[in-house]
Formats: sequence, structure tokens, C-alpha cells
Amino acid sequence: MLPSAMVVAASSFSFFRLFVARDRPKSSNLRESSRANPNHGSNLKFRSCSSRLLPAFQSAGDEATTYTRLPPKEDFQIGPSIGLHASLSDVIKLSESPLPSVDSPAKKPSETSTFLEDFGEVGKEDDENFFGFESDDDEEITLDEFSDGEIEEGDAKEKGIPAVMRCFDRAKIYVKAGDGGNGVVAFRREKYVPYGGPSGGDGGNGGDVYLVVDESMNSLLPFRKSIHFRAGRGEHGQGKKQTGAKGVDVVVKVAPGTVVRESRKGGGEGEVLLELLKPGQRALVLPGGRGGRGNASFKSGTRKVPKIAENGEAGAEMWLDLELKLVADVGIVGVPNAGKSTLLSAISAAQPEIANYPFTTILPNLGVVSLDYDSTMVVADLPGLLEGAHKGVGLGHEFLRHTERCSVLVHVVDGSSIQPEYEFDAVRLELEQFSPGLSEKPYIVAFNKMDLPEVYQKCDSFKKYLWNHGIEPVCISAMHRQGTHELVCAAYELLKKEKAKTKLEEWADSGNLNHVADSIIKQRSVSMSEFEIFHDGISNTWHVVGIGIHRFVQMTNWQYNESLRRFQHALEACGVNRALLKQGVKEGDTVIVGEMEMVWHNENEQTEALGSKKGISGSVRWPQLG
Ligand SMILES: Nc1nc2c(ncn2[C@@H]2O[C@H](COP(=O)(O)OP(=O)(O)OP(=O)(O)O)[C@@H](O)[C@H]2O)c(=O)[nH]1
Ligand SMILES: [Mg+2]
Repeated sequence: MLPSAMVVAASSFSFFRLFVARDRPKSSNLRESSRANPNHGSNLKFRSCSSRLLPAFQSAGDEATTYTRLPPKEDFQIGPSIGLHASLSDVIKLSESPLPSVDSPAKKPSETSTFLEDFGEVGKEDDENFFGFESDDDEEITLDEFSDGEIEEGDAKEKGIPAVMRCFDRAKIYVKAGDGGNGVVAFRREKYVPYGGPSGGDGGNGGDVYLVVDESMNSLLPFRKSIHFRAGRGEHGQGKKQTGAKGVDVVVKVAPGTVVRESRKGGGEGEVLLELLKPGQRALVLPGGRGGRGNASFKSGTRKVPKIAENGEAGAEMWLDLELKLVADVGIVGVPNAGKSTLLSAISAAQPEIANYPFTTILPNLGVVSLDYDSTMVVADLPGLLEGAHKGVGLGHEFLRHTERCSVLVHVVDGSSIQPEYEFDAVRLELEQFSPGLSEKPYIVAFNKMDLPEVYQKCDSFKKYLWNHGIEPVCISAMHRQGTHELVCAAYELLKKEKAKTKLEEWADSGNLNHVADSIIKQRSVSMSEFEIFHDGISNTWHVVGIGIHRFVQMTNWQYNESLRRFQHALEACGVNRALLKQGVKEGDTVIVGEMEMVWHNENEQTEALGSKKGISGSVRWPQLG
């Protein structure tokens, strides 16, 4: 029983692929989201101002300011002893103020123009006020007007995040291995060589896709511009049994510490495919498609003049989610303006931007700290954390994940803040809420800005507070490099202990980096007899689904008549016909295998062949494939 008449649908039909290309991520519209999501309000009032940077916040002049307050806790009263910044009319709850919102990050005036370019069109409408508030100098504005209450979990994430931040450590890329080249049908024609025989060469294999760890990269920003990576197609075979050249490989460079996941269509995190930590690591992700065989390869004892050749195999394709987790030994965390960048610049050669306003650092900075000839550690200075960071408030949450790879944390507490104790607790809580693993990491507390007399006075009470929790803080002045050496030594000691425990290096070495490609190669050897049949009773359509059989259809070059015989033989041999009959296929039913759509005819009713009804001689039409 053979499907003796086959009518192919006019449009090519494709319902199965090894890897289905995902939709492109929708680009977020910062302007819309910033409008739709006005600044979160608080019960607090502050004066609006005519400058974009709200000078009301910059009351402390060149001194370290104290406007990066976390909200006062009930059990912390602002007493007269903490009267340094009593001139500030209110304690500003940053998590509810406009400052930390990713829709409206602060920036110093000189950078405002480039900043606005980076961050879309936020604030363009209102030249007077960066945050879009009314700008009369004397008018008081209640943030409540803009408040809709608590930020929903994960709500602020991704919404209106400037591209430079979104792309710093996350990227979505499309990779496609090269298709194999087609085999050809050719015969040897040479003087004095009659019946020279088939000489069509095979097509070349398609190019492979590699991911390589590049030491010089420390972000995924290059993927902001180009996200599609396609390996070259193999060349077609030629006469004289010449095999086509292999397609050009494509090498995608990623930063050390990149986690590779298979992209999921509906969002969410897909399965982790690779963790690329060490510079020089090279992973074969997608192997190129196999080149199709030329007619020389089909020659056999019984088939001396084969007039058949194969198409090249289609290269696999997939979307990958890349996520960078910086590979740093020590992570510096703390509220904005605590002096984290100042500390990094004091202990390493790094020159991060330091300024007297919150969120100076919007992307992590890395520095190498050398204690000795052979004792070095990599330290990461992260953007400031605010209360609610784990829910998406501020900028720090975007980068908190980088601390997951750090072995040790240095928690910088702003000594000039009104309530350093509460600030300390709030940041600890944020770390815990972001990931319990983070709060379990060994950490050192650095009480900063000790050069300021009022901070010096507060030091004892802060120390006592931490002692009650069994913590010994290190008092430093990052600006004057006082106490920083002790801090670095303490961090290094902790790091040594941690490294001995985790043996990160051994873990990084283990594992086969080519396992994704291996599984694809394994799929190629799946037998054609492994298939499933689905029946759609309404349209009387039968779908034959199987990796092996689909690959066979894709590689069949229908322009050669012998391909049809081979295909029919294959369907018979792998049991498709038998299975269809067993399941009750009837005359005139549609059978779909890969890109082929056929009409079933029982052999003994051949006189009624559908093809002949349509006046097609031989009753077979094939699609123009490939
Ligand atoms: N007096 C004094 N000021 C300091 C000290 N350390 C930092 N500062 C000042 O505090 C302000 C903020 O310093 P940064 O290092 O930018 O703070 P940061 O924690 O990196 O801030 P973000 O990047 O916004 O999170 C700057 O004006 C520094 O000069 C210190 O030890 N003493
Ligand atoms: Mg900073």
C-alpha cells in the first residue's frame, strides 16, 4: 500500500522545526512607561526647584550630603544629638521619592544632556524640572499626588530601564548554524572514458556557532547593537566529485561570568545551558548542518547511474538569553552616596566616578586590589541599594545578582547618615529579600566618612549597636584612605577562607562545554522509524511527526524524480504507511510529513487517482523547495 498519488499544497507547509525562532523582545518604551508610571509618592513634602537636580537636596554643599536617607524606623527617633542635618526639613524616603526610580535617575547638571539622550526622553517636556514636577521655586509639592502606593513585586523591573543598563548584563541573541551545501548530480564526461559514471560531489557542511569567553569584555553591551549571529552556508558540491567548502564559523564573544540560557517564548528563565567563567573557554553551541550528498555517493552495485542528490541539512537555530554575573571576589554594597566608589578608588587603580549625589554609579565598576606580589583580588563597586531594592526600587536591584558570584561582601555604611544603624539593617534586609544566599555570605562592615567630626562622634554608638549583633565594624575614611588597608586585609582573609571552602576553580573546569551541540548531533541520528501520528478528524488530515523523518523530507531534493521513489520507499520501510492504515487512513485523506502535504490513495483504487482527476499526468506534483 503506497500513497501513490501525492498532491502538494501550493504554499509550503511547515509545522515542525528543531528550534523554533522566538519572537523578538518588545523594546520598552521609556517615554510611555515613565509617563504611565509617575514617581512614587510619599507623605513627605519637599520644595520643588527650578533646577533639574533639585538643589533642595544638595544642602550640604561640598560636604557629603545626607539626603540619601532611608525612612526613619519607629524605634529610631531623630533626637537632638543627630541634629547635624536638622536643617533638612524632612527625612526623605528615597524608596518613595523620585530619585531612585529608574525612570528618573539623578545626574549632575553638566551631564544632563547626554544623560537624557541615553535615557530616552524623560524630562524633555519640562525644562524646568528634571522630574517633571511643577517648577515654581516656592511651590511645595506633595509626593503623595504621584503615588499609587506600593510597587508590585517585579513590576518596576524592566519597565523603562535605560538601554545602557538593561544591556549591561543581559542580552538576548539569535544564533543560527550554517545550512549544509547541496549535493549535485553530475557525470564524468571525458574523452576515451565512456560511461564515466556519476561524479556529483557532496555539499560542504555549514559553519558552526561558538561562544568564546573574551577577557577584555566586562559587559554585554556589544549585544546592544547586534544580536543576530548566523554562520555561513556550506558550498554546494561540484562535478568531478568535488566536495563544497565548509561554511564560515561564527564566534560570539561574551564576558567572563556569562550564564547562557535557552530563551523561553513567554518570558521567564529557561534552562541554563552554559556557565562561561574563564577567559578562553570555548563552547560549540550549534554545529553546522551536514552537506547533502551528491550522486556519486548514491552509486551502488545495483544503481550504477543514480540521478539523485540531497539538499544540505538546515542548520539549527535558537534564541539565547545571556546574563552576566560579574566574576568578582569582593562586592561593595551600601546605600547611594555611602562612599563605595570612593573606597574602590582608594584601594585599587580603578577610577570610578565619584560625586556628591546619589546614583553616581549606575553600572558596576571593577578594580583589582593588590596586597602583595601574588595576593590580588577583584573588587566590584555596585550601584547603591535602597529600601525596596529587591522589588525593583532604585538601581541596585538590577545589579544585585552580581553579588551572588562574590565570595565576600563589604558593606559600606554612610557614617554621615542620620541613622546609620537603621541604614545598615535596611540594606541587610534588602540583601536577604533579594536572595537568602546573599545574606549568608561573609561580610565586613565599613563605617565610612570618619574624617567628619560628627561621624566620629557617632562611631561609638554604631559600634555598640553592631557588637550587640556580634559584628565588629571597621571604621574608615575612604576619602583620606584611613583604615582602608585594614579593611582590605580583613576582606582578603575572609576571601581566602571562602575560596578554600567553595573551590570555585574546580567547579569551573568541570563539565562539557559542547554538550548543547552534542545533543543536536545526537538528535540527527534519531531513527526515521521513531515517529508519531496525529489525526485531525475535522479536516481528515494526518500529521506524521518525527525528527528523523522530518530531516529526511528537508534533505530530499524534489527536483529529481528518483527522490520520489526513494521517499516512498522510506515511508514504507520505516512503517509510516502501515501505521496510517492501521489507524484508519482513508482514500482522499491528507497526509502531512514535514514540509510535504500529500493525498492518500489506496493502490487498488488507483484508477480513481485524485491526480488524474485533476488532469495531472502521473498525478504527482512536488513543491519547489530550497
Ligand atoms: N568626608 C568624606 N566624604 C566622603 C568619604 N567617602 C566618600 N565621600 C563623599 O561621599 C560622596 C559620595 O561618594 P561616592 O563614592 O560617589 O558614593 P557611592 O556610594 O559610590 O555613591 P553611588 O554611586 O551614588 O551609590 C562624594 O562626595 C564623596 O566625596 C569619606 O571618607 N569622607
Ligand atoms: Mg558610586
